[in-house]
Amino acid sequence: MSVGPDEEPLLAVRDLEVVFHTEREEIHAVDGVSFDIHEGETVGLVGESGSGKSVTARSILGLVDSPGSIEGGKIGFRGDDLTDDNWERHRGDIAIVFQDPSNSLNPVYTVGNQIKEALRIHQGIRGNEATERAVGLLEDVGIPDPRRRVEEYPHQLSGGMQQRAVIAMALACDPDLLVCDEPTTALDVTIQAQILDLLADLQREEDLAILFITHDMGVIEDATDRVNVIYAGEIVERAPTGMLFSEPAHPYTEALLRSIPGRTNAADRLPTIEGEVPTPTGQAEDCRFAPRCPYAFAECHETPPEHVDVGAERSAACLLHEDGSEEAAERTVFDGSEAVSGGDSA
Ligand SMILES: Nc1ncnc2c1ncn2[C@@H]1O[C@H](COP(=O)(O)OP(=O)(O)OP(=O)(O)O)[C@@H](O)[C@H]1O
Ligand code: NI
Repeated sequence: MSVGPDEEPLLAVRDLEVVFHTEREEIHAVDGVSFDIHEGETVGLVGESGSGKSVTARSILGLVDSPGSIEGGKIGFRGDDLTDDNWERHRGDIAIVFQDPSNSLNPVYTVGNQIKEALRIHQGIRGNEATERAVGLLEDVGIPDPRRRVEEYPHQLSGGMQQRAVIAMALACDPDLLVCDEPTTALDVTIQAQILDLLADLQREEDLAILFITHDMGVIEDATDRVNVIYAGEIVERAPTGMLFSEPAHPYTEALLRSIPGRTNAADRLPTIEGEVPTPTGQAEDCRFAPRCPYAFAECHETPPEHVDVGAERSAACLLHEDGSEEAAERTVFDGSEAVSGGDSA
């Protein structure tokens, strides 16, 4: 896929493979994932529970633990391949915000001390200057009365304020890339919206690149510039956000969109897709979505689909879009003349 301007992406994940070796089986949690993030853009990674989003996120930070390991691919960041054990070198250039802020905050230290610790480690800032910076960061993330809050312990803050404090800690590293793994899922809806606004502001002001991980298509629509849709360890569609919503190319994307409450006529439709994400335990031998796909035909159960260009900066891994396929012409879910123009016929 060609991605916008020719500039080098900030992050270039290529054919990433992460395998968990459990007693019973080998789980290919991330199975050949590739995507780019350019400076200052927000890229979404969306998919149902168990699709490999968090494992992808942890891989970028070098946080995959036993029994899992990165077994293939590259993670390019500023000219280095992080998988060549370059995480230490870029520690602080990439920060992560997890779903549950209480897991990222240490209950026995004040919020201020935790931010100051990050400032000391990543920027060598100490003492009074660090205290002032910590207050400033709390202010930047919209925590009222930051001079008082900086002295408080995490339990004295609400969930939303805790997540703001975690974001302040992440910013204390002065990162280029912020990985947000379901940062608002644990928060109630109004607070969610506030955190999304905060991230959007920060991105504009700090020119941060953000990888935004969620299972919520509504959040993807609000928060991202481009989207990668992941299913059972594989990216099945990538597209600019607006296009993904107006013309989904992959049946899985279509199903995710239909699952957004309020987007379909049936008012109280269940916000789920029937069936479950399969656990990838070996090489893909078919389309992993085929068992749940309303458009699947015989070949879908026999061949793993390759990514095919379905327009500018868009691709989908679906046989419906393979050039030359009869079904493609008849049954394509992607409406428009560009749909089958760029595909490599197999
Ligand atoms: N520690 C582990 N041991 C064994 N398997 C694991 C482990 N962590 C993850 N996996 C496997 O990797 C798959 C992907 O997990 P991951 O946490 O990336 O999903 P996710 O897309 O982030 O889902 P969610 O939306 O629920 O957070 C899991 O379904 C599981 O099979
Ligand atoms: Ni997750």
